[in-house]
Amino acid sequence: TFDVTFSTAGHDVPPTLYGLMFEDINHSGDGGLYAELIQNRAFQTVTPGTSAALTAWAALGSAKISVVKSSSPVSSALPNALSFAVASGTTSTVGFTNSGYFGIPVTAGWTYTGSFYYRTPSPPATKVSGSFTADLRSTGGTVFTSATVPFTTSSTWQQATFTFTASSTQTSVENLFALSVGGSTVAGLTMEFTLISLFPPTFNGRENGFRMDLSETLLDMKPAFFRFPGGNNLEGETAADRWAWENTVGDLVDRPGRVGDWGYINTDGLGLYEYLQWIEDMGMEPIMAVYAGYSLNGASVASSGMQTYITEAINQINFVIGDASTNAQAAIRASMGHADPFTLNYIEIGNEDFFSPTTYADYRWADLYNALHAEFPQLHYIATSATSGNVPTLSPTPTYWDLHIYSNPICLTILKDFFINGAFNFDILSRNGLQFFQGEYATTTENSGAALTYPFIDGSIAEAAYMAGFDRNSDIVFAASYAPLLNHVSSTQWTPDLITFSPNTVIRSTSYYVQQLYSLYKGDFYLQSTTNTASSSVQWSVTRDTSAGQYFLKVINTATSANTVVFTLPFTPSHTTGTGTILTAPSGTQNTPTSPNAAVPSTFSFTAGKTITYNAPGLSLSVLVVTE
Ligand SMILES: O=S(=O)(O)O[C@H]1C[C@H](O)[C@@H](O)[C@@H]1CO
Repeated sequence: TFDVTFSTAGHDVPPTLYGLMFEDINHSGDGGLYAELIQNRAFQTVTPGTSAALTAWAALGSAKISVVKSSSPVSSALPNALSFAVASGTTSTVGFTNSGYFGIPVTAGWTYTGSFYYRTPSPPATKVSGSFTADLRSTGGTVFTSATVPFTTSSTWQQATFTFTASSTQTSVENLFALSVGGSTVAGLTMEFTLISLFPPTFNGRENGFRMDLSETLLDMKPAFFRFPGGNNLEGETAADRWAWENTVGDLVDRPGRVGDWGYINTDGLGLYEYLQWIEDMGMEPIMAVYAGYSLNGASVASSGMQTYITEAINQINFVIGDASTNAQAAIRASMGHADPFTLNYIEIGNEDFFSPTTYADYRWADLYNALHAEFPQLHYIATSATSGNVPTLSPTPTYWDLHIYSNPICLTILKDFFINGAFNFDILSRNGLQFFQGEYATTTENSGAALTYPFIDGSIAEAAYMAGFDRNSDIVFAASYAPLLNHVSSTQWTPDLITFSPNTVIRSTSYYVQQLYSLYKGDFYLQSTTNTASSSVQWSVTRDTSAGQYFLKVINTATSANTVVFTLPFTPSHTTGTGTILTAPSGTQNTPTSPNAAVPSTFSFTAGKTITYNAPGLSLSVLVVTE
């Protein structure tokens, strides 16, 4: 039995404590949160004439399709186009299809919004007019919904728009978007197409917006912040490939896209404006990273070359919070629909710069910090480090640090960082003004070292033990987020992830529920109590929602057998029945596509008094809510 008593001491819990870490990894952006359904919609960064250039596209009927460098590109950002050639004398239906991001969802009642640019490089002397049919169909050819899109041949680019509404829901996502036309209408013609786009309804109905079910899944966590755009995907393989904010704003036709750092092309249709608008719609605040001169090939920008990136960072921040009436970057924001500044308090300078400690310490941190702090003294600047307790020496001295740890449930022997034991990593740190952001953490292997494809209950409850340390030390831990956040089941580079999705399903992992329970029951004040030894299998945390007069008694049992905790509260609750929520499952349990709800939280009632005795099942996180 563990006896928990309280002193009168305690401290505020920062409202920023629990949030989300995001980067476009595992198609979590393109093909995930970003709601565009057409993969390779503008043939960005592909090499014309190669089969890879046609990723996700296929011809319909006897038409010949290929990706070409257009002789008259739709914009300087989008030089490529799909060439669609129809032989003279053709009479049968011709066209082309797109298979989406590993499938396309067909959902009853959804009105889809489509558009594409088209032109006829060498139009016939007599203009040809006709109609395309845009439709959603199964790979077997069953058409679920369609729209007629009139066209007239023209050597200049035209943009067509259309909508169609699905009347049935298909459980299979083996569906295609198709553009087709009667062969006789276009026989002998060659046409070009690009920026072929199809959107489902989006979260908050935003144009060029986010997928609804994934947004709702994240909203159910009530996350406080959103760290973006990376992580590795901020850095580029080289400086030229970095995430550069300016290439991600403005009209879609002006966004070139880039080769992302996780093996696929980023359209940058999910750009800085879309991130910020969605973060605002979701009730979060950004933790926005700026490129800091280090890229994943290991090279650092020379000191003499830093000004370009300092200017870029200043402009990026001005896009977010500048005055649109006086600042050019802020004026772009206003022209996109948000005249007022967005909320912004935190800037992270780089990502995991412990891979390039010398240049970060010698000049990259100072150059950016000094310039940004001078321009925006009200913002907080986060330095990157490896693990708590051994932050490098930087000048000027950072106040805020981002720490990352990927570990097995018990410990990560190399870095001496521990999950179950590591919950006390922050207890031992001196309170010298430093504030920590556990920007990335996850149990990534079993204790045996076996890799995880999905989180498992043993690791998730170990994370819960570690998170009790965040609550207890939230006087110096201001933010924490699991990573990575999302993975597309059909295109994943990193496992495990918090949430796995397909084009029409979302799976909440056991770790998702741990993150959700800590975030929902964060409270605003931590009550100091007797603590445990670091290696104990039972941890706890008690926080309070002061305005609601509610206390959240979190109990974490990382052992496989039950343990009893006896709380002696510093008050006698008037409500003698409390409601608890528990996540528990047998060792090894995972929520997967075949067993999505193997472990989900359940609620229970308990008797609330000055003394509360709670028998915590093995491998469990429980939150007992006591009302004064
Ligand atoms: O290869 S790693 O450095 O471990 O990559 C990790 C750390 C990096 O910030 C993030 O992008 C990635 C997975 O979340």
